Amino acid sequence: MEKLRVAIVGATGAVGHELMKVLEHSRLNFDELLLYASPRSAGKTLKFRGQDLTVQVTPEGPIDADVVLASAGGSVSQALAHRWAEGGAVVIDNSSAFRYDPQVPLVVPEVNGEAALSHRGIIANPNCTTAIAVVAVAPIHRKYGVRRMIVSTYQATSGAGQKGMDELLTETHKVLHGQPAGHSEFAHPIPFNVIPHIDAFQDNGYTKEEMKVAWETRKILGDDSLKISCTAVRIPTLRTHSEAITLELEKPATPDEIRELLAHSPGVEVRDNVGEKLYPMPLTASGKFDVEVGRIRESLVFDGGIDLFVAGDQLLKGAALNAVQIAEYLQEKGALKVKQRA
Ligand SMILES: NC(=O)C1=CN([C@@H]2O[C@H](COP(=O)(O)OP(=O)(O)OC[C@H]3O[C@@H](n4cnc5c(N)ncnc54)[C@H](OP(=O)(O)O)[C@@H]3O)[C@@H](O)[C@H]2O)C=CC1
Ligand SMILES: N[C@@H](CC(=O)OP(=O)(O)O)C(=O)O
Repeated sequence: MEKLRVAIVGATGAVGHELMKVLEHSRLNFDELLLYASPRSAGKTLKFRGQDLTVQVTPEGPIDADVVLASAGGSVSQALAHRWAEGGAVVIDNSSAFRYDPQVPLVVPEVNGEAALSHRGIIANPNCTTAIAVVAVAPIHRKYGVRRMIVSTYQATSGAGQKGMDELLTETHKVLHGQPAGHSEFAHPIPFNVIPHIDAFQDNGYTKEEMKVAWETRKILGDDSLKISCTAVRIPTLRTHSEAITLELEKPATPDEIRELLAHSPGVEVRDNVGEKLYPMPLTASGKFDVEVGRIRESLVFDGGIDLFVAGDQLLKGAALNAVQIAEYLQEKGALKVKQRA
């Protein structure tokens, strides 16, 4: 009997933690889970399906697994992902190391799952902000044609990993006890603040996070003509990224038509009843697999255009969940090879 073996590289991190939780209840049919992290974590145990699994040091050569879910950062993936894949594993990489490589598919299963089938050992998982936006925007683009897209984000501290969340809690505690807040993961103190600076500034004045939204949305939607501008902002929440999105459309659409379309789109929960104060929020979207979409209204700027607000748990749809969904998709299509083992 063939036994599918899955490995997580970066198992002790914020995304790794979510990968384990998603895998616990995933429909991915696998028998064995291997956990890897840095030498700092070697020997730690993490619970999975009632068993203690020991974290090992990440191999610098092939990993004896069929699927490697990588979330140990771009430099680790850049250096090692090809070697992990050498033994025949498919590497689904959460970092930005390979997203812009034309040979590497960049996949959100609800939108362009079939792209995953053309992989050559590595599949890239998109930037979290991008993944959440495209779940809502792709159906609209397909039916009405998006010409221009303007995005403003409200990104949680867990976007900067476990240390980001720790910094929010520790520094907020200090402020509440009359001490000044410090900062190390963020450019400025995060408590009671918003910071319009995520990742490095580029020559054009945008940050890399903002440019990722433009580059990656075009690649996933397969449309280089799409004009996109993003302002990415860090806010003092723990998890879930929210985004205000304005769309100029080729064919005009009414808010009701968009609501109806999104109500039947995979991965979307329409949460849009202002009379009942129902709209997307981190408070309600955190821990959910679906991306909440609401505040759907006619744009006052673009004729027949649309404004909307989305909130998606970026540790899930923006990272762990999307990666597991790619593996599930490959398995459903019969495209996951199980290696012969002694
Ligand atoms: N946080 C988010 O919202 C999102 C993150 N991502 C991407 O996922 C990746 C992980 O992010 P996140 O979980 O937030 O980060 P964390 O900092 O929380 O976790 C990093 C993980 O990588 C491991 N690691 C660090 N250095 C090495 C190394 N040299 N060799 C092996 N393992 C190493 C850490 O192990 P140890 O505990 O031993 O140090 C830890 O398990 C990044 O590439 C990030 O860009 C993508 C989308 C969203
Ligand atoms: N940059 C995102 C999270 C992230 O890790 O993105 P990427 O995988 O593109 O580096 C944030 O800080 O919210």
